[in-house]
Amino acid sequence: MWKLTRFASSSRYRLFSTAIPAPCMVHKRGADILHDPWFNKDTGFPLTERDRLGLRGLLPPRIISFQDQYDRFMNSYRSLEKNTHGQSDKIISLSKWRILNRLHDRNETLYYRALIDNIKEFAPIIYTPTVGLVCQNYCGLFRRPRGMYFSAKDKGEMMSMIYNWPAPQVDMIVLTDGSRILGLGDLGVQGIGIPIGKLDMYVAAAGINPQKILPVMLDVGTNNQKLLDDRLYLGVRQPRLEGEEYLSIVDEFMEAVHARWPKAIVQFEDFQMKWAFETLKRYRQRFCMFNDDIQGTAGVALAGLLGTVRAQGRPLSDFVKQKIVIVGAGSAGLGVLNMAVQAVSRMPGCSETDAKSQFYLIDKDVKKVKPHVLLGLSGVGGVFNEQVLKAMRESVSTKPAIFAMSNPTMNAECTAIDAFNHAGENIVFASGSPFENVDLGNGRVGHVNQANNMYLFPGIGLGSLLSGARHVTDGMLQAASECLASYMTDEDIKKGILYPCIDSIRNVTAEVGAAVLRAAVAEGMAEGHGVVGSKELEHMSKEDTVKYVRGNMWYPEYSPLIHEK
Ligand SMILES: NC(=O)c1ccc[n+]([C@@H]2O[C@H](COP(=O)([O-])OP(=O)(O)OC[C@H]3O[C@@H](n4cnc5c(N)ncnc54)[C@H](O)[C@@H]3O)[C@@H](O)[C@H]2O)c1
Ligand SMILES: O=C(O)C[C@H](O)C(=O)O
Ligand SMILES: [Mg+2]
Repeated sequence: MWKLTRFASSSRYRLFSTAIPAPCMVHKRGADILHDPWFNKDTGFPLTERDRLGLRGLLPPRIISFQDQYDRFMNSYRSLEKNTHGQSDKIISLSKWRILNRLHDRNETLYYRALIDNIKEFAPIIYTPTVGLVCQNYCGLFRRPRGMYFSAKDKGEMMSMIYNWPAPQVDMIVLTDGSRILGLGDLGVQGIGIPIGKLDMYVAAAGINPQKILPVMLDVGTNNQKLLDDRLYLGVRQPRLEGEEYLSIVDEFMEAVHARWPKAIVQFEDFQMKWAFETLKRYRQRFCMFNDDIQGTAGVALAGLLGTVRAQGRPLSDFVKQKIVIVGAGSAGLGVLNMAVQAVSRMPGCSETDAKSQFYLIDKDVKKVKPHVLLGLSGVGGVFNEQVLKAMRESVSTKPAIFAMSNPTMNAECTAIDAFNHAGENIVFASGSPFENVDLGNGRVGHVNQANNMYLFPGIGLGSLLSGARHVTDGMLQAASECLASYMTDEDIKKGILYPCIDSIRNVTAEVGAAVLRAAVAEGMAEGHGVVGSKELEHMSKEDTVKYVRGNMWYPEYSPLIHEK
């Protein structure tokens, strides 16, 4: 375990590795510990701990090492893969989700270790695209609650309800009202799967301690008639609240959170467009919050757009000469447009008007524009059809770029195979949900990038948290995007690799987190976190900041448990 220690005589910090993890206080004993996934170690409790915590006799006598527990879980996972071979993708994905979810519900330390070590394989299950399927089938899959539910019926009660959450400290909250879940529309209370999946990524990528995360569903009703008619639907059976009634619920929730955990960061996720923009405007200066679909996505897309300039062998200053068609003028599409325009207008000799003239929104004829980049955030599967993709052969770019960013997989504007087949083999391709690389024959590979906001939101949250900033500023978001853009080497970019492999997401997040923290310091926003004050943050070099961020990332291993009344 990595610990950050302060030198007694100075304000410098150093990192060192300790063989024994720091102890963890637990206020429970006996069977209550076995039933609490935060503390449970299953058969891994050492004898001394079994005695200390009143566990003796409640477990079979043999003590199994963490490694053996891990191997046993991975073996059952592999057998499940074998046993479901040949079944439909839906059945396979849901079975995988179930086995992971059971572990999540039982033993979080083991679950997060398995997730971190197998992130490439497990992210598509706990996150996009399977999480979409899970949300669609949530009422049937529901076994145990996770996170908190605030509904239209809780008006006036939220300030006390927030104290029902068992953890004393919460650092990261992901909040949805379920109104626009991926490209699947209004899923009402079933959308809770999204905050859960996003927060799993916070733990895996940003090392936020799972005891300090809180997924939240604001259930203000649903306009999805199928759900309203379903007798097993678990949410409030009424049409969505609108106008002031809606806003008063969100206001009350935000005040309640702020009252209990003033420093918690709230990520708004999968709100329909009108509320996504309205709540961002309403809360940005009052709370430490951001909207991932508008701001996180914009940063990831901008990093990819800058990558496409480099992929053509051009200098970044040529970004202003790129013609970019954005299909889908919703939360995400408009977020990308705004951030890209801001980035261009910061370039020497460029104005906002120059910047705006390079972008085309959906209603333009793609064929006439001959764009360098075709970027989809429409939520409409297959909208980049054969004709549209073939038109990209007319692009003036030497490396036309196609970003089919809508999720989940069936909502992607096109598949990777179709893109390479119809638009040509010299394209660069990115999608929001993962696709396999494409075999172009003769040993050549069409690289598939995953342009997903998962590369930024964990670092935005972590950097904001450790900076102790009161708000998430545009400067902090820009720093995140620039950090991601510069992460890739020229060699990778030339091969059409615009984003890092998900295997390195923890490293990417540490770098992004440090960039966000430094931007907060530069803007005078950083107030410090825990024992590390603003002055100490100001004196950290870039390298020290990255080390500091890494030193604060939780890593799953069993800590000695100490009982405290
Ligand atoms: N890859 C990522 O990181 C990422 C991030 C955010 C959103 N998304 C995905 O992007 C999609 C849109 O998200 P959003 O929050 O912007 O939703 P949104 O509902 O706010 O916006 C979608 C927009 O697309 C427009 N549209 C619908 N049909 C169209 C068509 N045929 N042609 C052109 N435009 C059309 C709609 O009118 C709407 O304005 C979703 O599928 C979401 O999952 C992906
Ligand atoms: O959830 C994702 O995978 C990305 C994004 O936030 C979305 O809404 O599609
Ligand atoms: Mg989203």
